[in-house]
Amino acid sequence: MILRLENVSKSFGALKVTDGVTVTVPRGEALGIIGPNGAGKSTLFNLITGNLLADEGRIELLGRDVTRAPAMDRVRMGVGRSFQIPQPFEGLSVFENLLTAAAFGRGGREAEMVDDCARILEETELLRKANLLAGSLSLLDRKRLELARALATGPELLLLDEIAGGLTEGECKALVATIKAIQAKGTTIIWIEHVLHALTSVVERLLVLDFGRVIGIGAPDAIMASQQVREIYLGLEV
Ligand SMILES: Nc1ncnc2c1ncn2[C@@H]1O[C@H](COP(=O)(O)OP(=O)(O)OP(=O)(O)O)[C@@H](O)[C@H]1O
Repeated sequence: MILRLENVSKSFGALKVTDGVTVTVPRGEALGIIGPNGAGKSTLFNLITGNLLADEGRIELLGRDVTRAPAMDRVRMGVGRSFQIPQPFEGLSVFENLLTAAAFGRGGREAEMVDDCARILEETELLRKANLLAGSLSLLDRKRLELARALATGPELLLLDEIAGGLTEGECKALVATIKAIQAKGTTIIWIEHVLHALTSVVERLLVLDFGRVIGIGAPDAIMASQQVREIYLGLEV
């Protein structure tokens, strides 16, 4: 088990955005999270990363209680994250962006970090673009860089927040192949995504959030066939 959330809740004022969420994520799994806009998906990520602290409940990471641990500790323990809107340092090269993330995430000896960054550029198919300015990249490459920056912190648990949004079908396929390869190397992945065909081609389980509550978790086929999920998430009359 890499991550366990037990009865985790979070409110903003009177609005309960995370409501008694309990889930266990085994090491190596790819778990997808879906739910309508405002269901509390990004907030759940913020609670896992420590960018927000839970009001109630317990969060365990790699067997350690991190419920009150600051974000930096959790990065050092191996939680990496990509953001919905990539915000690289536009005036730095792709490689410099990665080195910055690596230094922030784990620190370590410079030669080692440089080697790691070169390997990650290869994994994310950015090697030939290493010296380009981040601000000059296409949308697909900005997404790849966002992924690479998350990998540069050395995560065992990788959180992806809507990384496939806005891509063409072909670009989406290419990104999915990269994500599959990352999982195949043993990284645990939790992926929030509205592009369902991309998500279901990777994840082993889907978790459905609605009003901050888990309303379903299981194999993607079973979840997508569920009447409750179709009504709530897809807005379908069934
Ligand atoms: N810092 C905050 N302060 C107050 N309200 C917030 C804060 N962050 C999020 N919210 C509210 O909490 C609710 C859940 O937001 P969240 O971003 O977690 O949803 P989401 O499922 O990720 O949505 P989307 O699919 O649109 O990204 C929304 O109503 C949002 O307006």
